[in-house]
Amino acid sequence: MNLLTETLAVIKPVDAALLQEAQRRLDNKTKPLGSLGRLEEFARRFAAISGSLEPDTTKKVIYTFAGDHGVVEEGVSAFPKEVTPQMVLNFLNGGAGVNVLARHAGVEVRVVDVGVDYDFGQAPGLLNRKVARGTRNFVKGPAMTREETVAALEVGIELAREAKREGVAMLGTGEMGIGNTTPSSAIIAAFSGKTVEEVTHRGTGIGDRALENKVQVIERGLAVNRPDPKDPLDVLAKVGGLEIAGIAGLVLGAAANRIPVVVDGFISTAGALIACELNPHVRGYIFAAHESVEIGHRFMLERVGAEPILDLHFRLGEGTGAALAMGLIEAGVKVLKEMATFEQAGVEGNTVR
Ligand SMILES: Cc1cc2ncn([C@H]3O[C@H](COP(=O)(O)O)[C@@H](O)[C@H]3O)c2cc1C
Ligand SMILES: O=C(O)c1cccnc1
Repeated sequence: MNLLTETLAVIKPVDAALLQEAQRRLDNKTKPLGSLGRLEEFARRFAAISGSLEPDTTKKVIYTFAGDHGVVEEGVSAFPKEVTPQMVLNFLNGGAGVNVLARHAGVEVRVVDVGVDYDFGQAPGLLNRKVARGTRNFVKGPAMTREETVAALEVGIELAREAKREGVAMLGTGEMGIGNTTPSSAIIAAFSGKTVEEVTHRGTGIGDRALENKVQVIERGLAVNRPDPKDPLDVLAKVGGLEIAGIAGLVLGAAANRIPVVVDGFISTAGALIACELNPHVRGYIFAAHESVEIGHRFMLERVGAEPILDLHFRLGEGTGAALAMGLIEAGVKVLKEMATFEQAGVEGNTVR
């Protein structure tokens, strides 16, 4: 059995008894029932996922997966593909958006080269897990082979497994790959049956004519490849990407190892969607960081069954939303762990039940 099959087989639904017990404890805290709203959901779910009513939240890590896309030659992005390796070096220097926000939130960022079309040599700090030097242009045939797809998924699974051994309490996803909103829109179109126009947006900021072209490119890619929505690996291989596969693997690995995973924006959610299509129990382990400006995002979130935590009009990716959402999830867990109960504080409880 390979690592992917093995991982899919061990993912269980989140423990319902622990969810209930965590909520019971929250209900005894010195506050009206439910008054901390979604923080209570975060606390309850975090506890049940990690298997502890007093979960540790110290070590928080975002994995930012980088990969290139053959479809960029069709003019789907406002930026050239050279920006992918340039931004990888920026991440390693600590100068990108995700670095700043992660530092702010007390989160570590790890950068994974799963498919950049550039030779980084021995770049210090870079996790070299290169499966291929970018995908192929999906307008001309499948973006990846099935073997490449599984290899990239297993990169993510392996990283989640190592994170568990290290004692990482919370995982986050991020990505960098010029052109990657195009495969992300193709993925949600393939599963949802929405028209390509309904799920395709401006990515890095393309204008109206380029957006029309992007829609046509995705329509052609879907027509040429005919991905089978009942076979998530087929969709991922034909119109997906290496970093999207890495993210899908990290999400699967998180679920298999009972680590809460915070999914960033549009591209990350495409990866999470693949993971959920491969095993529906994965849904219970996911926190959706924020709602992206990309118009297809809400259809992805609906399909994953996740309610985004933040709405900051973000459209950057990298893990920026995940970094900020982690702080709120941790706040929820602290309520569960640190707030006094009515009994402890000598406060009278609700008299009208
Ligand atoms: C400087 C720069 C930094 C970024 N960081 C994330 N992205 C984001 O934009 C890209 C997706 O948009 P599209 O599909 O339109 O190319 C991805 O790399 C994503 O991570 C960036 C894009 C740029 C230009
Ligand atoms: O929501 C995202 O993750 C996103 C949107 C546009 C461009 N890059 C990332």
